[in-house]
Amino acid sequence: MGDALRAALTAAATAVASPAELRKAAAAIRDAIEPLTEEVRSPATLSPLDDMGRGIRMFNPVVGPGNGFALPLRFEPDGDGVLARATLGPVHEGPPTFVHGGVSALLMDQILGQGAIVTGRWGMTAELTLRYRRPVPLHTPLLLTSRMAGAAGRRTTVTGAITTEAEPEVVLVEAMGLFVSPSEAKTASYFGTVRTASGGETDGRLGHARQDVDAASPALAPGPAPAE
Ligand SMILES: CCCCCCCC(=O)SCCNC(=O)CCNC(=O)[C@H](O)C(C)(C)COP(=O)(O)OP(=O)(O)OC[C@H]1O[C@@H](n2cnc3c(N)ncnc32)[C@H](O)[C@@H]1OP(=O)(O)O
Repeated sequence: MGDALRAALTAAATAVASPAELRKAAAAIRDAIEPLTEEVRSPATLSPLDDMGRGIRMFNPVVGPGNGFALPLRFEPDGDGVLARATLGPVHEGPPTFVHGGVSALLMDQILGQGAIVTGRWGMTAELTLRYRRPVPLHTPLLLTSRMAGAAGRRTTVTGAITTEAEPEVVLVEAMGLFVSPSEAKTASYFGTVRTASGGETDGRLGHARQDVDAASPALAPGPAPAE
């Protein structure tokens, strides 16, 4: 379904079609999703395809295979850090032919967070700083990298960059993220009501153990069982 949604978004952004053709496609899309809206999960109930302990978030906008906006990004170990390869298209466009700056921030937030997770740490983004040195081209294989730069108490600092695969020495975007593991009180107030699809409790942490580096990427993890 995620693949179909991605194809639909790309088609919508690139189609050279008449208003009548667009209206026909829109009606078909509405018809297709109508049965899916009859019974939906509550906001505090995870999808049955999610597995927080293994870092699997099926509808995350960066790594979720089921989210039509997500590439989805897939992480690979990179020394003591993490890397991801991505080629962005018209759905992620900001200035014509270049990636939207907010999309770069979105991707870097996720991969910086992952850079903390692979060291066995976890936190919510408390600060995200980006320096846009050169525009990031669309339709071009990119490398996104991150690595923990420091840790103190509940704080983890992670740095990273976006480059092209062809010229990895030329930094297009550099990023720094501060991830703070919430206090127990905050964790309870944020995630205390969240339940798994089967009614189990979850504390909001994502794939927090170092050995979860593979599992934290849906691409590298054994796929979740299809929903009945
Ligand atoms: C693969 C997974 C990747 C995930 C990537 C995506 C991650 C996200 O999108 S998370 C969502 C966006 N972020 C948020 O919503 C977070 C909102 N902020 C908060 O909820 C809180 O401020 C939170 C949880 C960060 C910290 O709250 P709390 O637990 O009360 O921390 P608090 O006691 O105030 O501070 C703990 C330490 O962090 C420091 N700190 C907290 N916030 C900041 C900040 N913004 N800047 C600098 N330092 C900070 C404090 O100074 C303190 O330091 P020390 O221990 O040395 O005294």
